[in-house]
Amino acid sequence: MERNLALETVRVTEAAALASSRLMGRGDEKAADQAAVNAMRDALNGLAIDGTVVIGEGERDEAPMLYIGEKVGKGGPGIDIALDPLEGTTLTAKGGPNAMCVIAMAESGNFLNAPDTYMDKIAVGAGLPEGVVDLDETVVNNLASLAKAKKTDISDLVVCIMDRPRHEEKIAQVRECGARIVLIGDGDVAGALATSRFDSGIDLFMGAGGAPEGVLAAAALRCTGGQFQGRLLFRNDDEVARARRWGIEDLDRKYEINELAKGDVMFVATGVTDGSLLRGVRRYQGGATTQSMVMRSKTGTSRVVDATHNFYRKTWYDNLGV
Ligand SMILES: O=P(O)(O)OC[C@H]1O[C@](O)(COP(=O)(O)O)[C@@H](O)[C@@H]1O
Repeated sequence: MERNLALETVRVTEAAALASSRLMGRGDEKAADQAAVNAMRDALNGLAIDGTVVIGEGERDEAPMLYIGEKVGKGGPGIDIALDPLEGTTLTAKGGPNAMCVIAMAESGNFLNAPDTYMDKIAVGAGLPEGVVDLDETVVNNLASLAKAKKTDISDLVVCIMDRPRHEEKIAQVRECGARIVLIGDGDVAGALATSRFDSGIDLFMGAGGAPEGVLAAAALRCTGGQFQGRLLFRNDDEVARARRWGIEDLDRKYEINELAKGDVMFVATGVTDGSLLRGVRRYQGGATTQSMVMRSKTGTSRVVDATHNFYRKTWYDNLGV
């Protein structure tokens, strides 16, 4: 993959963030998502790649744009793309924290073709012994092992979990062990990635969220050197059939990070609303500022890109709905 590609791709997530930011707090999730999708697709088609969306807005019959299998780009190397045009549609509609526009890229065949089901996930940041936590371990064992590795007490640890009824038992177990918790309303890519940020205050992420978001989080943690495991969860026969359509035979398989996102992976995200990882879009007359992160697994380089956009000069932005 071209090393410049990640830096080119930041234009794509910037465009999506600028477009959806117009709808922040407007209470319309669908419109915010659609704005991000339109802008992301247009901008993706300007990249010199022969891109295929492998994690996208859904299957072709349910997603008119950026559907799984859609070809994007104006020609170039064959690249698989995992994307979430707006990770946190509800967050954006409510003006809540951590909404962002996300893309990961790898050479063809390197992302798990995750169906649109749930995934049980566990993640920690870089610099810890391999296997320090494990999806199949109990909450108490994982916390004890992590505390030991970090040379701290369990009561010092902070666990990020999505605030959902399905996590009641997990939350109770964490509390019983004496660890602290940050409950998030949405946006578990940011939740998992926060484990890799020293200043985020998050030591461990666990719980079930979207499987496509699991692949995106794995791609991000491949870049940071963090650890991630996931297992698909199925609620009904239709979801099982979906998984089988994507060639998934072993439904109970625990996926290691390298099985979710392998090879040379790039991860790019632009903040829509303010969050622990990125500042959200600031709009003013004739322009806006954005903040993005650009990371690559091969080199481990992580960049923060602060951009000022001049809408008077970038007149093509009009067509993107920015
Ligand atoms: O809301 P649910 O059904 O618990 O799903 C959890 C998933 O939804 C999200 O919170 C937000 O997803 P959207 O980007 O589709 O709004 C994800 O981060 C998470 O993986």
